[in-house]
Amino acid sequence: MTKNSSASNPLLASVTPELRAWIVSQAQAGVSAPKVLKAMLDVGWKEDVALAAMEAVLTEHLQAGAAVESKASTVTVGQANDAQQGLPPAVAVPDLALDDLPGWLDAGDRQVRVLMHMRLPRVVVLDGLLTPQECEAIIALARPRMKRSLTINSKSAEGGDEVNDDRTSEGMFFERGEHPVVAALERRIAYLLNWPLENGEGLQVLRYGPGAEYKPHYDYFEPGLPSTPALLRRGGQRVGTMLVYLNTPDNGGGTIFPNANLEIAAQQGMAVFFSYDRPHPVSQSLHGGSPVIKGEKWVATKWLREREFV
Ligand SMILES: O=C(O)CCC(=O)C(=O)O
Ligand SMILES: [Fe+2]
Repeated sequence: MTKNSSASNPLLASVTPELRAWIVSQAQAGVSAPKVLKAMLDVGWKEDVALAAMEAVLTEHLQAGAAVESKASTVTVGQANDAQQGLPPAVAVPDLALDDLPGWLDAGDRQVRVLMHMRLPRVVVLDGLLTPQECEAIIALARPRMKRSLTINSKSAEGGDEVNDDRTSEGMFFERGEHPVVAALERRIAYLLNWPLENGEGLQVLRYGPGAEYKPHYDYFEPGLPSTPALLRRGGQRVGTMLVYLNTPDNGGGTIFPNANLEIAAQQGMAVFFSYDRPHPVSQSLHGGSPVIKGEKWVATKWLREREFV
């Protein structure tokens, strides 16, 4: 953004005080400029006018001295606001092609159904990502390899894993492309999200028995923890997660997003995608696996990195 719009910018006259306040509050909450723009387009603004209005409002806000002093010429308005609030910068994230609200999405070799999507947190629920037979095949491959799930020991610079009471499931990891059914799932995820297959970690499979749960957590690596630099060297931050339910528990075992008061019921073949453009709670991506009450729950997790996962 440049400094050439000023408080006398005629465009500002077309922006209601409510919209002005909303644009400023979005920037202050760390919402990225493309997301603010998208929200304006959704309510009927034309792109060029919306962009110019956003720039005029934010430039005026900065020039009024409310946010930062004269740094606006060297950093963008969004970055200035982020830095002021101690927010890490927003990065590109995988996403689905939902702009024209399709009922179905092409996953390359099959169609999946879009059941639900929300913007903040970014959560999309899909049906039919795997067939029941593929789910059963993945469970059968994983079952003999299940071990008590570990979480990252955040105090260790090596990022070693440890047993944690917040995570009472059992789990295992496949290598990327280890088996045709795993490779097919990985291709579908990469296709749907338009995100390189190589940026995916190996598929994790979890099993929860009755009472087992995964308490609410963030999937990104928390900046500043001793374990984080070593984890980031393997492909940058995690920026998105695709959870695929491999069976249907009798009771309980849904995936919860406490900030959105949202619980998604686990159903075989269904998937939940969520993304987080900053490793920060403003992503609202806090989530967990709620306790299984009856039956068991099998779920596969694909974590997506910024770059190739090595
Ligand atoms: O089991 C679930 O529903 C959530 C799993 C999860 O959050 C994870 O694997 O990171
Ligand atoms: Fe998670």
